[in-house]
Amino acid sequence: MAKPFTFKVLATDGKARRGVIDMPRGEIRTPAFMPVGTGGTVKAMYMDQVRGVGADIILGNTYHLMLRPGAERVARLGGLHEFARWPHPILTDSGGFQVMSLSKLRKLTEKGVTFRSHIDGAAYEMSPERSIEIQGLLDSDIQMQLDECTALPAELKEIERAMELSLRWAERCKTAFGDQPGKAMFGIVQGGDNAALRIRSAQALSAMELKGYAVGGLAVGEPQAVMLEMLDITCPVLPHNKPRYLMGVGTPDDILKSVARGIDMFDCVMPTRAGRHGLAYTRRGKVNLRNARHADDPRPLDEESDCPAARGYSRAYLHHLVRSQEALGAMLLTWNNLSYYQKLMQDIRAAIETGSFDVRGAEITEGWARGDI
Ligand SMILES: CNc1nc2cc3nc(NC)[nH]c3cc2c(=O)[nH]1
Repeated sequence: MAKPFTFKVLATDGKARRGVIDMPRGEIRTPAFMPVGTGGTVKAMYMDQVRGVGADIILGNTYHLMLRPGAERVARLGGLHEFARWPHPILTDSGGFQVMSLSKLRKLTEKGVTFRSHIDGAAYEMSPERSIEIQGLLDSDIQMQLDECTALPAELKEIERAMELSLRWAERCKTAFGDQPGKAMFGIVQGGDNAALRIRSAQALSAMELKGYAVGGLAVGEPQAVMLEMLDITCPVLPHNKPRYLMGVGTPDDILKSVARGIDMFDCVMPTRAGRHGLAYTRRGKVNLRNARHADDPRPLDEESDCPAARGYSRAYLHHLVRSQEALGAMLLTWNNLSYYQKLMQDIRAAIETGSFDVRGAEITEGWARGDI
């Protein structure tokens, strides 16, 4: 009998929670940051390095993997963990968000979404049942429901329609997922920037007694204050003893402020995407290595970091690699950035354990703002 999926809150500091998710493929220390491994790879990284910077779990994108190499092919090859050589937990999104943001000619009905691939124009249909089937073929540990994320700003009745459709799809995903002891299916709270709709969505999903809850429909262009207000409204309605995952977030500042409101899990393309564009995240803010001012700077990014990419190379060399569009530039900066994000999460977890999250959070923010970079 596979070890069941369990979540324990080990310590709290205000609304911030230090917890741990235990699954057959390993444990996830929360608050956790999930590096995004879109097409079965965390771009420009070896999976050993991803593990080395302290990641307990990575995110895989259903939309990309179903188009290429195909979910059935990944299943034939032993599943995503075997395929990508990542033996630890994987969370897969359900594909809906990327269908709406990447595919062409898409049509959304009660049944699901139909769309054409942005790669070769082939036609696909994604129903709640098919999304769960695909995530099962990938052997995903934490599977997301198919939902409809409304871009903001939006008309209230549009937000309500999408929120209610997402609830019906949550029921269908729960049925399709069935009972898989070592795995989990998370619901996704929608409701845009409307308090009443957020509460209705969170209450209805809580009644489904799922293993975890994502807060969706945010980080879609709304001001940070609106995102945080929706967390203030949504988190208290969700069960205390289940993980809460804020999708697509965010900057270090977003993460600090969201942990303070009760969020346990994050994913964001920023550290990896920024690394490929010459941007380094450090304890003292961002460093744009494209900038000519680094051309003669012999200093490393951060001599106190335990990441070789941050400690072992001059800014002059990194500037040269970025300007020359050398692959090593993207590799070293992605390594540095993921290391910074995991160190941030490690500091957050430690601060909650010692009841010093607010002080530590202020120090991190102040260091970030100091910008003596
Ligand atoms: C898979 N479903 C799903 N993914 C999302 C991914 C997001 N990524 C962002 N900002 C980068 N917001 C998001 C919202 C959702 C959302 O509401 N639903």
